[in-house]
Amino acid sequence: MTAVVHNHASPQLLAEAVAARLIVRLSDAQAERGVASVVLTGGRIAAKIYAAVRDSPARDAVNWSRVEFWWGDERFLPSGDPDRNETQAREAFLSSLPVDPDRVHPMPAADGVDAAAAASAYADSLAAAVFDVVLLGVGEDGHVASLFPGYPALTDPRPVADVHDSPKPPPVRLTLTLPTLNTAAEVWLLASGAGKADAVREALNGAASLPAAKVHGRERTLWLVDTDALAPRS
Ligand SMILES: O=C1O[C@H](COP(=O)(O)O)[C@@H](O)[C@H](O)[C@H]1O
Repeated sequence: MTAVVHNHASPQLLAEAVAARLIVRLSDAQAERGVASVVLTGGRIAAKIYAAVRDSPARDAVNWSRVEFWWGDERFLPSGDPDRNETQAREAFLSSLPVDPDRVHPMPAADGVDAAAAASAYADSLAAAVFDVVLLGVGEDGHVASLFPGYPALTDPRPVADVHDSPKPPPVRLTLTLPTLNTAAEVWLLASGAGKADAVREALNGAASLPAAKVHGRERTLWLVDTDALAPRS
């Protein structure tokens, strides 16, 4: 199935448009199944999107107590560390929404457990999960979640992998793997800024080695980008 690209004039417009889409997607899923499920990402555009959801006048179209929140990857740091994707999402929007704490499923923190055991524990917790939508920030090198080009996690058959010597700090991370991400009904790839333009262009041209080119929703794959991220090579 071909991916569809939606270009937006600015990072703020991108964030507001993705927030609006997410509200509608979660509301639709709740109308169909009674519950909705989203996989969150980290990164700069994600933080803007979460703030836009929090500030949206339409946000109460979603019953937030019936949304399952998962994470696509995590920086393996102690609980509460400001660099954890969980901390970012909680501060940007989860703490402002009437979520059910039992439906918020952060990846384990580096609180005395090793990364491989943490990956295995998260795999157990999501074994029965259904994902309506997976959000994935795209990195400058074309990584998504913590699947970096050329790294073993990219071909790891486990549902969740521990990543070591990450090219982007911190060095230890946890990530959903391709077999898990690609179970989602919809995958939304998010890219903002000129630094992402090479990765976006190469992924859309099907560069086989790029993680961002390897994720696909079962029903729909969207690239939600801004103009700078879609710019042709100068
Ligand atoms: O480290 C990470 O980075 C990417 C992208 O971040 P950005 O700031 O360049 O948008 C993110 O998708 C991933 O979840 C995160 O762990």
